[in-house]
Amino acid sequence: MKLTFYKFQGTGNDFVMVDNRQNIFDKENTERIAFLCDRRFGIGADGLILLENEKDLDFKMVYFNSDGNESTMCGNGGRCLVAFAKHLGIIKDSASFNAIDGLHKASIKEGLVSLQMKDVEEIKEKPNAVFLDTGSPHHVQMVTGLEDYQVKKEGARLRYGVYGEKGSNINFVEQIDATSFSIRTYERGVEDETLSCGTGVTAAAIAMHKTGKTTNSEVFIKALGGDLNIKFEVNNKVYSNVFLTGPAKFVFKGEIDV
Ligand SMILES: N[C@@H](CCC[C@H](N)C(=O)O)C(=O)O
Repeated sequence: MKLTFYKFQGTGNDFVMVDNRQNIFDKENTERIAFLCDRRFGIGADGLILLENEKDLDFKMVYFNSDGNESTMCGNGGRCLVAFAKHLGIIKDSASFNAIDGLHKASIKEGLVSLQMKDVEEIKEKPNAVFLDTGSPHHVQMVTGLEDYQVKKEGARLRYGVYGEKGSNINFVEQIDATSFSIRTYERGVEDETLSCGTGVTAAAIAMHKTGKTTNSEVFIKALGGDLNIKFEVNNKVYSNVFLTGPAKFVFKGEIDV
């Protein structure tokens, strides 16, 4: 059988997109999903996303990591899915969709997608890190010398050593100025560093605010694959109206034998 797919990327976090409104895709076939994401034998991507029908909403997002397993929320994937829905003519300039962590609202203008992320209430401050869930679990740690940091080695050590079977995504952050930070992320389920992670960037912005590294409610984050912007409100220690904004681009469309 031939599968029609679309490739999108958001600040270098890349995804295979499949229009699954007709239920054509076998979600149980973990090996096949991993094959489609494989950079040598398949299409190549950090994850695969299905666009599905959802009652009373524009669509539903189903996300799989490149290891073939369904996982928690993907911020860059959500932004790319909004661009994909626009590409397919399902939406115009705004969208409401369901993902594994609930309802998301988004807008798209001139290739920039702004995605509302879930509210964040529980933030664990550790001796040299912060742990929080922005739709996916994130460990955020300040480092110096981020450019030369051993992200894969340290990320894997923390992901398996500290967070056990379930694991966590691991973010290393360095401050640039009062409102900007650089980030590098080790992603669970990819088991490697990716060029950007939307829920990670969101977690880093909130962690930097929570720990007083910035007092701004708009934070600018530089990932290896591009720049993202996070805005939020804080009331009674709850971070709400969290918006992740950045580019999301169509790369190519193709067909593959599955
Ligand atoms: N790249 C994503 C995060 C995807 C989920 C993550 N790998 C996990 O399994 O926790 C993003 O942009 O948020």
